[in-house]
Amino acid sequence: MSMFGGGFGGPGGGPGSGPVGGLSGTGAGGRDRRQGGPGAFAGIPPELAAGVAALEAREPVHPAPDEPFTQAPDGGRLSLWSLLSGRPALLVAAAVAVLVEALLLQSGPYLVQVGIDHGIMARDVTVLIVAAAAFLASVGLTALASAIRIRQSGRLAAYATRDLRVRVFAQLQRLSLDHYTSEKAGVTLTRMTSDVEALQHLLSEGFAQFLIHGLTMVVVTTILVHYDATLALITLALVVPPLLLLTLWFRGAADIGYRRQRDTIAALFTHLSESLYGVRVITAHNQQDRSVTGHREVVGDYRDANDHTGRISALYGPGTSVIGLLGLAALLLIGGHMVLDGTLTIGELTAFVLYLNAFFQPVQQLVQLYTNYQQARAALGKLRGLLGTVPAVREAPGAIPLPPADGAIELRGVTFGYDPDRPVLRDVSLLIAPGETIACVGPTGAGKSTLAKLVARLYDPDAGSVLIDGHDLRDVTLGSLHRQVGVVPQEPFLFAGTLRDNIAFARPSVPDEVVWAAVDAVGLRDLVDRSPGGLHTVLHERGQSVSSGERQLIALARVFVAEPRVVVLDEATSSLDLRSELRVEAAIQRLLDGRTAILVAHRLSTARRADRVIVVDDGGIVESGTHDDLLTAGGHYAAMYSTWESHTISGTDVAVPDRSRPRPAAHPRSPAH
Ligand SMILES: Nc1ncnc2c1ncn2[C@@H]1O[C@H](COP(=O)(O)OP(=O)(O)OP(=O)(O)O)[C@@H](O)[C@H]1O
Repeated sequence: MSMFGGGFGGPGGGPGSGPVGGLSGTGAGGRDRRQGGPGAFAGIPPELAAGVAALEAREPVHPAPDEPFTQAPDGGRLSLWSLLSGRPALLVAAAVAVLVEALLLQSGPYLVQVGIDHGIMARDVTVLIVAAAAFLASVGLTALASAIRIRQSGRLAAYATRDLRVRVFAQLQRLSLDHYTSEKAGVTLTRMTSDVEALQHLLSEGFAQFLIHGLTMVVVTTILVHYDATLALITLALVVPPLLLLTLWFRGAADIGYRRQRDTIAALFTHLSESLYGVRVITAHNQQDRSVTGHREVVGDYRDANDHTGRISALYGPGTSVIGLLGLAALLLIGGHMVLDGTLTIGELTAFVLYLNAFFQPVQQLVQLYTNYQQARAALGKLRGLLGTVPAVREAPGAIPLPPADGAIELRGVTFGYDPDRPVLRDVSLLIAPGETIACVGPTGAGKSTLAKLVARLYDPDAGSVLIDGHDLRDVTLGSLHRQVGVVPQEPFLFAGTLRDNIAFARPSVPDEVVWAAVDAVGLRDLVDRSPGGLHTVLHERGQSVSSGERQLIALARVFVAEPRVVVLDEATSSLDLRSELRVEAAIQRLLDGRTAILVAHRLSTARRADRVIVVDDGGIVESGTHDDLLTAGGHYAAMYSTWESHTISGTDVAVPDRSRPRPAAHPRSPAH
């Protein structure tokens, strides 16, 4: 099992230098995109460099957020109102524009009525011209109010969702590893994409439209009653009940439909992200066909969900139109009689028809908006859940910074299981002296990486405690701990960015000399000299443009720059050629020099060089001693070593044997220290 799989490795960072989502963007750490300097041009032909520089100079700079990243849980509220009220000036401007737009929209039918009754029927050209001019002016003013409303509500939504995205991203940085093993990446992506977009849609358009249409219905009803109460009541009585029934049906059906859409899009994202991440394995095992079939299935489910909402919308939209048209027919019949009776003017009937039309459009729109509101509300609930998730590993309220550590590590009666009912480690105690290198060996799945993870405080023990220099890790701030405990994961993760960015990840502002010293210490100078942009050569995403051995060396160089007191290193299991292997081993030796280290050793050649070896098995430390002592003792380690040696001599260097191999008779649990 990979110790710190994915992007959670690296030596960690102090406050403000928390891992960012990538090195090429501005990220939560508030990096300035222009910091890239000449590195940004690596690989770009010189004749294009000037153009790129000009483009970069025009790029907007996004400064660090007002509130820097902290480990403190997100205590802020999240509601539609909290999102809207963040920018009161924009809110007021949008609200005024909505009001003006809604009122102006209703002036049209009235002006038509005036034009017909007092202009055309009375043969008064002046009134006709004034009515037409007023109509034109109202159209212009409505367009202006609408433009202001769209602009202001759009800005309001953009700011609110920008703040929300940063807030959610900061929370994702805060959550501990258990969250990422239990929650699928696709689901987390959905939070940041369709959920935030549903909110953005509601804030930018939904609320304004809701107000406009709501106001329109109130104003139109009032006007209709004012024109002729009997006619208004008869028409509305004919139209409103069927409309209400149809609307209630649609609301129920749409709720189900949109829920299906949300679930299927999350499944789609999950499949997509996993397939992209595992594309090499899929290709290597010739499973593209299966992968495409799998994707066709999730896309098919999404299509079915869309189809469902499309079908109900196709019934609802025309259904309301038919009801509206029947209402108009009734109005023409009754209103026509009234015109013939002389109780209603022709202009009033026309205005009535136009107002009734204006009454219908909002109903349809309001139902669509209602579904948008439902989606946004559901999104809000999910985002609230995410923001409210308390990280399993969190900073205690009174946590103190870990003083510069000597590096004495102690595990005191530690019990831990990913599932507390199935402990991986049981009552483990271990003392590691400052500067000592401990190699952790044992069968696959024994709990070696788990033990190392506990020392790096990626998880907290269920019972017992882990201490550095006598400080319980739970009592010190996470930033100060991660600054002093460097982690090299089994599969090093490199970000899209320059070599320098990756090496100086934990301390981006160190001078180049420090980076060069790290490069030399791990023997990477060859690679840097060969690369077109030197230290500023841009690496592909996840370091795909460098070899596996080089990735390991870069990860080691990263820890050199971080200068931790304690190093937790999960040796890579992937085989390297002998030369690369020797380079990595030499780099590890240099890195561990003078530091306390816990080494999850998959090769016994590494274990051999450690000050002490511990054998982890059956949930505990079953042997502990120097390489020579353990060989002499003739227990587990001696058996493993002889198997390893015979394979090495026969030419196949193997990692530690797994549980399926015969093991020596049970060895009494030796005291771990
Ligand atoms: N995130 C996790 N969630 C649930 N179980 C886990 C998780 N990580 C590891 N385990 C389980 O815990 C046990 C110990 O895993 P661990 O990674 O510590 O083993 P290991 O000794 O380092 O193995 P290897 O040599 O293969 O890396 C294994 O049974 C493993 O399946």
